[in-house]
Amino acid sequence: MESLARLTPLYPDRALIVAVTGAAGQIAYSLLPLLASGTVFGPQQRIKLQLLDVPAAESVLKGVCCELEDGAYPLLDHPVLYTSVADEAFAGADIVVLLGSFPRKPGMERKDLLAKNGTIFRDQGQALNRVAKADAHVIVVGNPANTNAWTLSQFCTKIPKEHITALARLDHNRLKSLVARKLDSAVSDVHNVIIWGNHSATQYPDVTYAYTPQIVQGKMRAALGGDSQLASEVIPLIQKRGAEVLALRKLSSAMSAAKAIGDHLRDWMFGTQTENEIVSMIVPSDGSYGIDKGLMFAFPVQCHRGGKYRIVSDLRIDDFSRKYIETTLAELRSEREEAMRLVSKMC
Ligand SMILES: NC(=O)c1ccc[n+]([C@@H]2O[C@H](COP(=O)([O-])OP(=O)(O)OC[C@H]3O[C@@H](n4cnc5c(N)ncnc54)[C@H](O)[C@@H]3O)[C@@H](O)[C@H]2O)c1
Repeated sequence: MESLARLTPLYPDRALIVAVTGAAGQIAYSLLPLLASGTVFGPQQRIKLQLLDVPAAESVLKGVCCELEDGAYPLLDHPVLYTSVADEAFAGADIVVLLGSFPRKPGMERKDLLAKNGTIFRDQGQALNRVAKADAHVIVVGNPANTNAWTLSQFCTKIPKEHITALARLDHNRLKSLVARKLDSAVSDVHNVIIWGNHSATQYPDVTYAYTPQIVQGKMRAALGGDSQLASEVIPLIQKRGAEVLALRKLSSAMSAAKAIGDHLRDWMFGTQTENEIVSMIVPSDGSYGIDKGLMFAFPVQCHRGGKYRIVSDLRIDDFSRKYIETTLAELRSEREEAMRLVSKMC
């Protein structure tokens, strides 16, 4: 159960300004009620929403605003701002949630996807530079999330680099829930699973440091059947979970993505639930574990109230884990190289 004391308002005297892009899309449809109801920023924090989508989505976005009005959320300031102009959506924002991105179409090559999104995240980085608060906190969700966040940070120099993050929490939650189901435990009893690397099929879902009241730290890999079972079942299941949901729903994960965004923002702004709790966030590398400085990489982190976090940098990595980390690192380096080439053309 969430401690309400932990959620004392960040700004007792004013509304927290939250900008959301891709606000006419399906994740936003699950996320906006969580923001408006106090589930993310606490039951006393007033919220002002500033929503952005492309001009073609204006009517849908207007409909979403009607529904937000009809929800009669006590914490929500009216009117909800909706626009297709990034500078209007980002003006004075404290929190920026970037859902909008260009989706991969059949037959599209990865470099074309990076190019399309490179332009979007360049433009939005420049808009944030112009109008967002210098201490705004940003989460990138639109895929390819790590590299979009990296591109954004190249053009958004006003906001400190460590305030620009991306979402690994959905993968983290998927792993936590899978461990709980496998051990027949409560989800709340599972601690310190970790996602490393790219939000893609190369990510490394790691249970080495996970524990429950029954399984002490260091015994989890064995409790889940040993390394061969992890390699053949648990790890691929998490790596491919997004594709599984997509195949079943014919739509990508949205409800669980919205829940994960809320978890990421709440832990980031209010602190992780206990001193030793580890969560996974995509943040710029500080060089820990041999990951190139500045690369946007999912790491184990611990957060402290006010939007501070530290990468947990002293975990021992054995050969089994190192192999997976190197694979996802190689993929991210190649994505960043491609993005760098595009960025140098854009400057
Ligand atoms: N990191 C993660 O864990 C994770 C998980 C799930 C989904 N995602 C990604 O999140 C993104 C959003 O997912 P969704 O299901 O809501 O998609 P969606 O297609 O339902 O909605 C995306 C919205 O973004 C808008 N958009 C496109 N370009 C824009 C721009 N330049 N500015 C503002 N809005 C723009 C579209 O018009 C659309 O309304 C996708 O890229 C998806 O792949 C990431």
